[in-house]
Amino acid sequence: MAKINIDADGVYNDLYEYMFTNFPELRVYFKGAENFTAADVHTSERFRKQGEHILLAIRILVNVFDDEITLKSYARETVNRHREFKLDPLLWKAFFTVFVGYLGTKIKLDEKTKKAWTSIGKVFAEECWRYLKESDFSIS
Ligand code: HEM
Repeated sequence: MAKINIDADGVYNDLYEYMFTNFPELRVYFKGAENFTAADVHTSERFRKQGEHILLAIRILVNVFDDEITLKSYARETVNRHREFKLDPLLWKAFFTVFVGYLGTKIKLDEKTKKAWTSIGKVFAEECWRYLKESDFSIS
């Protein structure tokens, strides 16, 4: 697998600044921040912490990618942690489009690296969907 660099030079708000600017429809899931602009995110302690949480989660995904049992287990854990937010299940895959878009603003991504991200997103999302079905949560 291509080496994946996801270091974001210690600034953690900017993933959500990118997300809220380019995919504003996703703000609906972030209670109290439904109308946040990138400028609001920039000065937000909540999104600094949340940025750190999610970048750590993604680093874990990358690092366990070759360990299928752990990767799938982590996908299920992520689904469980998001249950209360009632995410559209398609977002489990779409997230990686958001993330690769963000990453492209930080580092130059070659085709091999983009493909590697697509593979991670596919395995991750397919396990999320399988688990959602198995645990009888709605998936359309
Ligand atoms: C577009 C897809 C996603 C949406 C809309 C979403 C939404 C959310 C929301 C609303 C929260 C609560 C934070 C807050 O309101 O301040 C949250 C927390 C979190 N999300 Fe996501 N999420 C998405 C994808 C992911 C993915 C793919 C991962 C992991 C790889 C992830 C990892 C986390 C983590 C680690 C937290 C911190 C809370 C916890 O660990 O339980 N999220 N997410």
